This record gives sequence, structure tokens and C-alpha cells, in this order.
Amino acid sequence: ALYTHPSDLPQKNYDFIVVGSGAGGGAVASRLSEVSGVNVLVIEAGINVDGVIPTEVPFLGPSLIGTPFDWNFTTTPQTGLDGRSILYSRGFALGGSTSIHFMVYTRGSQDDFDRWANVTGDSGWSWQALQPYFKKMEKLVTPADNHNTTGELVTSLHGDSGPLSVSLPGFPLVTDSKVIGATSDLPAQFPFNEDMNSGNTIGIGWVQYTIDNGERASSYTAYIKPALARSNFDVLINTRVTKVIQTGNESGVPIFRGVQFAPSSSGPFYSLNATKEVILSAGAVQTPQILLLSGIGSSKDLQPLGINTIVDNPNVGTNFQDHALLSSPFTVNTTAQTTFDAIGQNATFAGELLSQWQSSRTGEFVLGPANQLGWLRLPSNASIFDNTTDPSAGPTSGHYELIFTDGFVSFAVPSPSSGQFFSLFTNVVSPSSRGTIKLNTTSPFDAPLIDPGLLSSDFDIFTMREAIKAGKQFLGAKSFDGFILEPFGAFADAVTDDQIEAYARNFTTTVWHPTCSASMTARNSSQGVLNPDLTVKGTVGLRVVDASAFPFVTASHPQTAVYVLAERAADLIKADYASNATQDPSSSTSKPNAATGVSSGSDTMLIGSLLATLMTYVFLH
Ligand SMILES: Cc1cc2nc3c(=O)[nH]c(=O)nc-3n(C[C@H](O)[C@H](O)[C@H](O)COP(=O)(O)OP(=O)(O)OC[C@H]3O[C@@H](n4cnc5c(N)ncnc54)[C@H](O)[C@@H]3O)c2cc1C
Repeated sequence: ALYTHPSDLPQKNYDFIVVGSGAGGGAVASRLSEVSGVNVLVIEAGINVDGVIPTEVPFLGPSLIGTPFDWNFTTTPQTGLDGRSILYSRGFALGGSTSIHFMVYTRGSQDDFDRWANVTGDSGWSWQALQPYFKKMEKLVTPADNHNTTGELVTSLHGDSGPLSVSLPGFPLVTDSKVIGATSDLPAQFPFNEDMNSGNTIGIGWVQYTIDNGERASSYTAYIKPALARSNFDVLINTRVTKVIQTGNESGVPIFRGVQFAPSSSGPFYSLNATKEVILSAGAVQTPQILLLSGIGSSKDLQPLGINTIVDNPNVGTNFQDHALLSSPFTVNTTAQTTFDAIGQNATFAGELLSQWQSSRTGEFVLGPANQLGWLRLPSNASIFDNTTDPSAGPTSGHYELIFTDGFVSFAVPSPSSGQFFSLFTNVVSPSSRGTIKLNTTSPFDAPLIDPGLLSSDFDIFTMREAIKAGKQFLGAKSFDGFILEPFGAFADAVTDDQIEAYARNFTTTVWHPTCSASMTARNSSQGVLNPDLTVKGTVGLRVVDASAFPFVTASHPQTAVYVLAERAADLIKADYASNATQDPSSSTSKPNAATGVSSGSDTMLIGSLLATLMTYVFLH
């Protein structure tokens, strides 16, 4: 059942307490609750999304940025971005970031996962070994417009009965034939890739989305909602886990089967113990924050804050990786108005499209941000490789991504109120930059210090620069003749290499792919935070199942890799407890205890007024 306040929780022994309901938490919790008699509780800080239209309408996904469905974090000043701090969105919602994200469904490359297997010493993370899980999670469905998808993806690569629906774009754009045509014009540099989820990502092709019948498919809709019917599955929203609690020792190793949680900073504070495990799935920003608040981290950092170090591991919150994203607009010449511009500039048209979506789940509002994208590599003789090792996983991984959007879309500057545009997104997908997550204060209700280190390495700024140049070459193909006019705004002045780099540092943001901040490494390695089975090194009863566990960010949009990690994690956990796992004798079986009696404020909002705010937002931006 779904609960909205800790005091409503039923009296139950929870075998597993999962912190966070995003891609990792939703999937692992739902799978664990398949075992009858195993009680699972998910504790989610964020708010309900039921009936919230912008979380359902694919096209309105971007309108959720900066709203109450977003944690609205800000990064530390980024040296690679000329000292700018940028908005760092994460989903504050049932379903986590998958309830607000852009739904692009890319698995990553064979080399990405084979590298995971190599660094962890666990062949179960290899591309080949994960194939059953990629298929198990997925249900390939027809696009919203039921068009013939021959040549747009390879059906046999996909699952047909998993919880997560995947489909191709369900509305045609005038730019579709131009982008696909350009892959024929310039096949050597920009090959067509019929299905970038085959293990070889290289090339340009059609985007697959987690969209089902014109609606967003999220961790909530795919995994959590169906499981809520089970009597052994509970979800508590509006409630923040403030730390994990040591509940004992096993052969001198601390056991962490307790969680403390509260609906607001003023309490009341509750605690509850899992009989089997606590699973942290709070995402790559907050999983390390919770570990640090719980005394699992670098004693050098924790001591000055007055936090007692229980497990001294300096790797917690390090190795943080993200993808740097830049949008570069071009003016275009077209009689058919470009999609994003028409919607952004004409509220009446947008209203009509919303009505169309509501009545038939068709039209432009079934679309994600682009119908095509591609993954490309720098030439092997690129000058950067004279003194830098290639940070990519191998030849099936891109160094950069190009995304093609039919209209003006930018996360750095506001959209112009008139004009017709085409946006080229460039994304550094195999970065060598590394960042950190550190505590700012000891309050779990304060944001941590988030430093994704965007464009902080020579390789990354070089790659961003070359990606922009490659993108311009692609848009110079014959298929774009007479359509693309010229670079717009500050992009128009970015001509020489130095100017392009300056432009990139000035306007790059993130594509919100934080990962690797509690990485898994080999079992006997002193590096990293997790063992290859995702248990936290130096602890008993505590695991991490989310994007922070990645050893390297995949050269992809990472939701699929998080889901696949969670699918395998569920089987690893089920196997552990099928074979008579030892139990912590201190595990509590009681109703949660309120440690303080202060009652909390309510997060309840009038959905009507929220929707109005969201719609205004999307129309204005
Ligand atoms: C704007 C945006 C667009 C994106 N677009 C795409 C895309 O198109 N394709 C793609 O593949 N990926 C995309 N991503 C990334 C993708 O959403 C994430 O990689 C994925 O959701 C990560 O899963 P996770 O489980 O690690 O974390 P999340 O999905 O972020 O889930 C973490 C959950 O933990 C909760 N939580 C955090 N702290 C606490 C606490 N203390 N107590 C209780 N709960 C807590 C959060 O509220 C959240 O619900 C996007 C992300 C964003 C923000």
C-alpha cells in the first residue's frame, strides 16, 4: 500500500527497507516483493505523481525542471564552466528522476559493461551476461502513431513482456528525413545505426523511449504501481531517510540494518530495522550523502563535522561522473513551423495539443526531445591522444553524442519569443573529468556539496569542441540544404577552436547523468565503496542499488543501465537469502518509533494550481 506519513505505517516486519523509488529503488524493491512472505518497504522523500499531467505527457517532461518535483540542487562553482554554478535537477517524486526525466532509452555499449566486469572481477556484469536482464525488464510496444517501424530498430534485440515499455517516437517531424538522409550523404563519418541498443552504439539513428501508448513509463508506472497491489509491498512517500543506523556487529564488522527517517527537518524522527537488508537507492547525489551522514566515509572529512566514523572509507563520494551537455541553436528556413518553437511560442496551439493528447494519446505531445541522436568517436589520430589515454570503454562506446532537436531548446539561455530553430546538442559521454559529493552540513535536510567536475579535464573540453565541429559538418550534409540557415546567438561567434572552447565553457550544463559516487570495485580492492554484489564494503546488511554503484558512467543515457543493475541486484539478493542468510539478532520487529514528538508540516499541494504553474512554465520557456 501507499502511505504518506510514517505514523500510518502498519505493524509489520520488513525484510528489506529500500531508500528511494527511482530507477534503482523501484525496480529492486518491486522484484524483491515477488517473493511471497518477503515484506518490502520503500521510503521515498519525494511527492506523489498520480494524476500529475506533466509527469505523464512525454513532451512536458522538461517543464518539470525547477518545479516542486525537482530537488532543485545547485552545483559548486565549476572550474570547467568558467566558475558557473548550475541547476542540478533530480526527481523529488515517486519514481525518482524517472518521473521527470526525458525518457531516452539507451542501454550503453558492449564495452561499457565488459569494463564493469573487468574492474569488478565479476563476469556477471558483462554485456553478454546481462542480456537476459535487458530483455526481462523490457516490453517493446508500437509507437503512439502505430507507424511501420521497419528499419528503425531491430525487434529481435528487445524484450516483449517486461514491465518497462519502450517505443520509437510516435509523431513524425519534418527533420526526420533530413537527419536520416544525412547519414546516407556522409556515411563514413556519420553511419546510420539501425539499433543503438545492440551493443554497438556507434552511428546515428532513431531514439527509443520509455514511452507506453503515448505516456511516460517510469519506475513508478512500470515497477512500483503494479506491485502496490501486493500485501507484502509498502511505499512511504514524503519521508526522508536521514541516516542508516548500526544495529550490531558480526565478527567485528558493523551491521547497518536500521534506518532513521522523518517527514521534515523538525521531525518527528522515526527508526525502523530491516530483518534482512537496508538498500540505499537514493541516487548518485544522496546515496553518498546518507553514507557520510551515517559515519561511512573518510574520517578526515567526518571528524571535523563531529560525525563518528564507523567505516573509514575515503572513497565514498569520490569518482563522481556526469555528462556535460551543450545546446547550440541554428536558425532554419521552413514553411512548416518547427515543433518546439510552435509549441513554446503559441499557447493556443499548445493547449490544442494537450487536448489531443488527453483524448487520444496522439500528436506532438507523445514525443520526447528528439527523434534522432547518435554516438560518435574521435578519430584515433586525434591530437588529444598524443598525451592522454582514451577514457572510453572501447570501440563500441562513443566519445560524444549528437542530439537533433526540431526547435530551440536550451538549458542555459531562454528561448527567443519568435523565430524558427534547430538545436544541435553535444554531449561528452566518455568523460575523464571526475567530481565529488561531500557533506556541506550535518543536516540531512541540507543539500550536499555537488561537484560533477564538468569539463574539468583537457580531454573533455577537447571532445566538446570536436563534437561541435562534427555536428556542424553533419548539418552541412546535402539533406539539410536550404533548411539550416546559420548558427544563432553566441554560437554564431564561436568559430575558431579557442572561441568554441570559450563558448562551450560559457554555456555547457549537464544532461543530469550523475553516477559512480559509491562505485563497485573488486571484492578485495581497497578502492571503491561497494563489492561486486553491491554490498557496502566493511559492513553487513547494507547494499546500494542505484546509479552511484557504477564504476564508470556508461556512454549512454543511464536509466537503462540503472534498471539492469537493479534487475540483477534483485536476483543476487534473492539468491543470498534463498541460502539461509544469517540474521541480525538486533533486528527490530516493531512499529516505527517516534523519537521526537514534533509534528511535521505537510507537503500536500493543490494539484490544480501546480498544473497551472507547470503549464505556464512550459509555455513561457
Ligand atoms: C531532468 C533529467 C532528465 C534525464 N533524462 C534522462 C533520459 O532521457 N534518459 C535516461 O536514461 N536518463 C535520464 N536521466 C537520468 C536518469 O533519470 C537517472 O540516471 C536515473 O533515474 C537514476 O536512477 P537512481 O535510482 O540512481 O536515482 P533516482 O531515479 O534519482 O532516484 C533516487 C530517489 O531517491 C530519493 N531520495 C533521495 N534522497 C532520499 C532520502 N534521503 N530519503 C528518501 N528518499 C530519497 C529521491 O527523491 C529519488 O526518488 C535524466 C535525469 C534528469 C534529472
